[in-house]
Parts: sequence; C-alpha cells; structure tokens
Amino acid sequence: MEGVSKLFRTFGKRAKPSSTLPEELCRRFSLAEMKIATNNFDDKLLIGQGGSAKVYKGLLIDDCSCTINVAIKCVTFDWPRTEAPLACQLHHPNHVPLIGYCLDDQQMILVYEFMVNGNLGDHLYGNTNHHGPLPWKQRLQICIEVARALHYLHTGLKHTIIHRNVKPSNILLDEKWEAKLGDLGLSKLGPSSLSKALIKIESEVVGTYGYADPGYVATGELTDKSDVYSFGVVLLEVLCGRKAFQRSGVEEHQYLVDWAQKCKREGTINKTIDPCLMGKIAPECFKIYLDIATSCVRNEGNDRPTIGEVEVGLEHALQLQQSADAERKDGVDQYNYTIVE
Ligand SMILES: Nc1ncnc2c1ncn2[C@@H]1O[C@H](COP(=O)(O)OP(=O)(O)OP(=O)(O)O)[C@@H](O)[C@H]1O
Repeated sequence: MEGVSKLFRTFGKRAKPSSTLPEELCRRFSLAEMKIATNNFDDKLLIGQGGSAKVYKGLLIDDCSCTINVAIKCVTFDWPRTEAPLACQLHHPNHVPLIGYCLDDQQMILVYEFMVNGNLGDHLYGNTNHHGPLPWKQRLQICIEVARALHYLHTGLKHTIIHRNVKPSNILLDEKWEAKLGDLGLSKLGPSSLSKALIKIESEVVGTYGYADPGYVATGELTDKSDVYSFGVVLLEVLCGRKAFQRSGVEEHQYLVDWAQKCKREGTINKTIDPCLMGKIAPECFKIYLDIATSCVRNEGNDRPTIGEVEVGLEHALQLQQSADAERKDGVDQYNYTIVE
C-alpha cells in the first residue's frame, strides 16, 4: 500500500449525507448488503487504505445469481461527497466502472468493479509477487489509456472535470491489463467543456506530494494543465521506475521531476531509465516519450501540452517502437543508443 502524503485538505463542515445521489444511474445498496459482501468489513479483505478511504475486496451476487468481485470503498465521513455523482456519469473504457453506492447515517460507501491486476504503482515498484517487470510497450499502452481517460474528463463531458490526484496507485489494471483511472475523490468540476474560456478554478489546494502542479500549489489556481503536470510525473515514473518523491536523507527530499530535468540538462538522461528497460526502448520512441514527459512537467501551465496532444504524442511513440521492433534484425534483442541532447 502506498504511503499517502496529501498536501493539505480543507474539510467541509461535518454535513449530513446528502440524498441527491443518483439512484436512477446506479444501484443503491444497503449497509447490510455491504457487511455481507465484506464479511463485516473483515481486515483480511482490506486491499488498501488511502488518505480518504479504506478499500475492501468484496463479493456480490448479481441479477443472474453469479458472484462478482467488487472493490468496496468506505469513504471517511468528513470527506466531500462528490465521487459518486461524478463517477456514475462516466462512460469510458478507461475509467473504473462504478457499480453502486451505499449511503447510511454513518457511512458513505462506493462499489466499483474489482481490478484484478491491482494498480500501476505495484507493478512499477515490484509490490506484487505475481508478475515480472512490465515490458516497455505495455507501459506505453497503459500511459495512452490513462491519457484517453484524462482527455475524456477534460473535454468529453458537459463540464470539464479536473482529476487532481493522478498517480500510479489510482491507475488500475483489469484482467486484460487495460488501464482504468480511478479515485475521483478529489476531482473538481470546471466550466462547460465547450466554453473557449480559459479553465481556471480557484480552489483549496489538495493533492499528493510529488505530483501536484507547482503553480496550483503556489496560487490555488487549478487548471486542466494541473492534471497534465501530474500525468507527466507518472510518465517519468514509468520510464525511470522511480517514485515521484523520496527521502534520500533525514532532511533531504528528492523529487523525480527535479532529478530527471537535471539529468536531461547534463545529458545523462539515458542513465535514468529503469534498469529492466535498458536496451528495450527504440531511440526514436525514447526521444518522443521523453519530450512529452518533460513538456508535461514544465513549470508554467501555459507551456505544457493539452492532454489531447499528449495522447497523440504517446500513440506516435508506440507506433515508432512497434516499427523499430518489426525492423529489428533477428537475434538482436537490445537497442544500442547514445542519447544526443
Ligand atoms: N476498483 C478497484 N479494484 C482494485 N483495487 C482498487 C480499486 N480501487 C482502489 N483500489 C486499491 O485500493 C487502494 C486504496 O485506494 P485509495 O484510492 O483509497 O487510496 P490511494 O490511491 O492509495 O491514496 P489516495 O487516498 O491518495 O487516493 C489502492 O491500492 C488502490 O489501488
């Protein structure tokens, strides 16, 4: 389970649970059903615990009397109740489908489809015993799918949604290893997505250390480019196999973004590649991917690409990798490259 370090969060007043939840859009469960599904919230079924919720693996019986695995997310009482109303309106293959919810005096619970292959962070940092390291093309495909999920949030709905918590533990993988973006708990509804006006929302600063857009942290001004920044950090993690933020000494903190930018400046960026990917990335693919990742984490939001541009760039990077692999001579299974900066 990933240690969560939120920046800081502003809690609303301890409100009575609202009844404006979408019963017509997804199923409402009783607390008794949730208790049965989780064996009375048995700790043995706990998958993980974030800053706002405990997530259990649960079992439900569907309409055809078949059992289905679900992820049951028990949200802290004080937490803003925006996740269910937003999640039930999403219809996109790269978002974790919400099955239903349970609203009780004591508890707000969300029921999601269970993602059998866990989260991206577990696979990048070897927290799972079941699989070896993710191959490069699979990592690229996952990134493309996450970019599509974000593109949908930013432009595919009536109103722009800014996710605000893009990070590997919120990128889940289904049985076909398809990526699904989860956890809309911190998401913020923006202006109409058709509006040409600049998306800028004054907002209390929330997010996770190492992923939050520095401009947003400094000013509280949230834009779609804040998600682009966080996604850029994820792209660097995928390439380097290193966490966004780590303590290197008692007082010393190291941010992946600073380190990657320094290595890029010094021309040593090829040394940052995850050791298990060495020689596997075609140079032309590497160049494009690195350009995308570093442009996403530029300091100024205006200098960052839109998520749509990122999506197209990543698709291009994957095509270049596939062509290079197809042209590679038999028997040669490593790319040799010196990176020219
Ligand atoms: N639908 C799901 N299927 C499988 N695992 C899930 C599902 N939803 C969440 N999880 C896992 O449950 C754990 C806790 O998730 P949660 O979103 O509450 O916290 P987090 O992402 O670790 O931190 P944060 O509170 O900052 O988002 C994570 O490991 C996450 O990958």
